[in-house]
Amino acid sequence: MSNDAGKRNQEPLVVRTALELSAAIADRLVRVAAAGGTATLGLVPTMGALHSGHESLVATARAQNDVLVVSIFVNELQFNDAADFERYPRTLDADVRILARAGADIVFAPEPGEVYPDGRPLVKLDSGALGAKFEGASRPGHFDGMLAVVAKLLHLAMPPASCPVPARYSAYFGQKDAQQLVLINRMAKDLNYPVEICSVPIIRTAEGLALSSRNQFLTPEQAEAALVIFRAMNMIKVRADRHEPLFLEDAVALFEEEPLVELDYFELVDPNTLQELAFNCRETPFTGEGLLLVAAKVGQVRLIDNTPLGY
Ligand SMILES: Nc1ncnc2c1ncn2[C@@H]1O[C@H](COP(=O)(O)OP(=O)(O)OP(=O)(O)O)[C@@H](O)[C@H]1O
Ligand SMILES: CC(C)(CO)[C@@H](O)C(=O)[O-]
Ligand code: BAL
Repeated sequence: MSNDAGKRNQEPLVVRTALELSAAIADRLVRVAAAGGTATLGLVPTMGALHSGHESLVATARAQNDVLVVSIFVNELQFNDAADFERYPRTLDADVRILARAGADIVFAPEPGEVYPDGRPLVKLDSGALGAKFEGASRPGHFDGMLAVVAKLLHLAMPPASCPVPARYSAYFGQKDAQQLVLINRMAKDLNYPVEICSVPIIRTAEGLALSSRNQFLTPEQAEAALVIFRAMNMIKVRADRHEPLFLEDAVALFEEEPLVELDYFELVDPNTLQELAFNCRETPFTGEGLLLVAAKVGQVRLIDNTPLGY
């Protein structure tokens, strides 16, 4: 990254088309190169309705790159529930104000026709067996649709081949969406994308609820009840830190005391593959590394969370 990391606290340039995006990126990279050094480009894909979790991604990407692009696109293809898509919060003006403060250079906010010019793609990406479990089991097609748009966004924001500057390209995703992150990493490798996939830790409320754009649909009572997710994960984390047997069913039992929260899964998996760890959690003391994955429904809102064990 060069010393002249670009100007901060300015309105980002909001672009709507792929051509505008490509031209804006080339323009910024050339300006960085003129100031000396190689150039780095960061992309933060989002669906908007930005909160402090997104701001953390943007701050990390800002600190590591000369040129920062944030995309805002509510991708219908990854919604298996039409009502969920319709009510997904859309707050572009407020998002752009947040991104101006956060120092984004370019906001890419395309219309659906720009991303999917011929409607639903004929040529599809398949998220395979991993895409069919956990979130994929409850949201059929979700991960295929997510990969479709991420593949396009990574492609559309790639440093243009015509750009005279060698540029390092990185894209940033939150660890909150752990399964998404594993699938995106795998896709980038499978398709030889020249991009580094970077992950950013989960941001929570002071009480422990992972921030999510859909949290705004929770009533105060539901938000309070949802804290059982954090309590349950912590119960297991404490046992893991002490290398005790985990007794995962004790954590699952906590959910039975919260009628507003319907647990979907509470699973200990390998952090890299998300394969379930096979061991007797009542007898075997926990050693090694694992990732605890949780999903629960609170009213109409599906919440996901996770925490690493053994690090
Ligand atoms: N609490 C959080 N901490 C860190 N990263 C987050 C958090 N919430 C979302 N992200 C990341 O921000 C990026 C954009 O996510 P997205 O726009 O879907 O927001 P979201 O809050 O996850 O919305 P929702 O969960 O309602 O879909 C993703 O990479 C996601 O993992
Ligand atoms: C990566 C993403 C922006 C693709 O639409 C979305 O799945 C999200 O916000 O996590
Ligand atoms: N952050 C996950 C996007 C989705 O729920 O579709």
